[in-house]
Amino acid sequence: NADAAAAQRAKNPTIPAVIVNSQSRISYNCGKFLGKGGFAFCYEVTSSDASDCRTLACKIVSKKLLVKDSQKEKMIQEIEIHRKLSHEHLVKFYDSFADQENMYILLELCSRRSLMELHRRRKLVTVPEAQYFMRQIVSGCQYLHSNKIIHRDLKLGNVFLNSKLWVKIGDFGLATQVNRDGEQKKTMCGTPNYLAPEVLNKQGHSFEVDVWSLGCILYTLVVGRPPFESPSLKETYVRIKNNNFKIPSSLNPVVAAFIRSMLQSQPQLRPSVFAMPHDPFFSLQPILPSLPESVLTVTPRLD
Ligand SMILES: COc1cc(C(=O)NC2CCN(C)CC2)ccc1Nc1cc2c(cn1)c(C)nn2-c1cc(Cl)cc(CCC(N)=O)c1
Repeated sequence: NADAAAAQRAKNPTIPAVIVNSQSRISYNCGKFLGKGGFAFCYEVTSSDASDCRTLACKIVSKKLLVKDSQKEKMIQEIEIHRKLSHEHLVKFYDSFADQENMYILLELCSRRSLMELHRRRKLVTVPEAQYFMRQIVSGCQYLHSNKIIHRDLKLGNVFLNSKLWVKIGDFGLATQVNRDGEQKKTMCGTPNYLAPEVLNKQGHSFEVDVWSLGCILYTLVVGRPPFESPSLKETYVRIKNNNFKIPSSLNPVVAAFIRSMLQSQPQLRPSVFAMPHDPFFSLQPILPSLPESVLTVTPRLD
């Protein structure tokens, strides 16, 4: 509500109640605090301009935090990559601009938050639900890889859900552009959540790191916890290097085989996002065209 938003803004004095884009001359009323991630705070904003009265998500980064050139470049890289993307399963990029204090990125609002909140609430999802989500995530990744973009930080919290529970992949803060065929990326500043072994071993990495993350996402959705979860980050890294993960024998063998194919240590052995839709996982049963919003809270009877 408004006074909670005002209270939140009071904590961050640099967040104005009205955000003005001096180039387009459109101003936005800053509303509910949605969350924060990295240097960014995210607020719900509504354009006061008659033109587009949509409610958007606005990521706000204080310029005070963008002191090092590397941080500025990262922010600019995120914007440059995201602004040229357009796909039904990617978060829409509307605009970005700056004022004295902050940088602002106007993005598509996903009112049902992300798969992270759904996972926390439900723990496990059913196979039909996993098929529904994976088909849309893979579709978004096919678009990215066709445009030579590696997301590099696919995780439940970056798979946003709109009011119709459609998947919208967001947060291109670690994304990179492959400039020539076969190019292997050597570095990545920032730590992805689902780290692939080739990144850990600094062997050079490419599109296959996204497939690894998709394997971790599917595993987490149907098993209820991440595949390499450990008490410490160090132990997690040892498990990833040793490819040490267990799939419960109770899991449908077709789903288990699909997860194993994506979590292979050797990147070139993993399926491409273009091959994935042909996996038997997607023909276990007809893919649901939509999900009831009850899936956000209770296990559905989907028969
Ligand atoms: C109505 O839409 C939303 C609502 C909420 C929400 O209810 N957050 C509550 C706010 C109050 N606190 C106490 C609990 C969480 C959270 C996210 C929403 N939508 C929403 C949030 C969005 C986006 C689209 N749509 C995009 C794109 N980027 N971000 C984004 C950006 C940052 Cl920096 C941080 C977060 C929070 C992490 C998360 N996964 O929630 C999100």
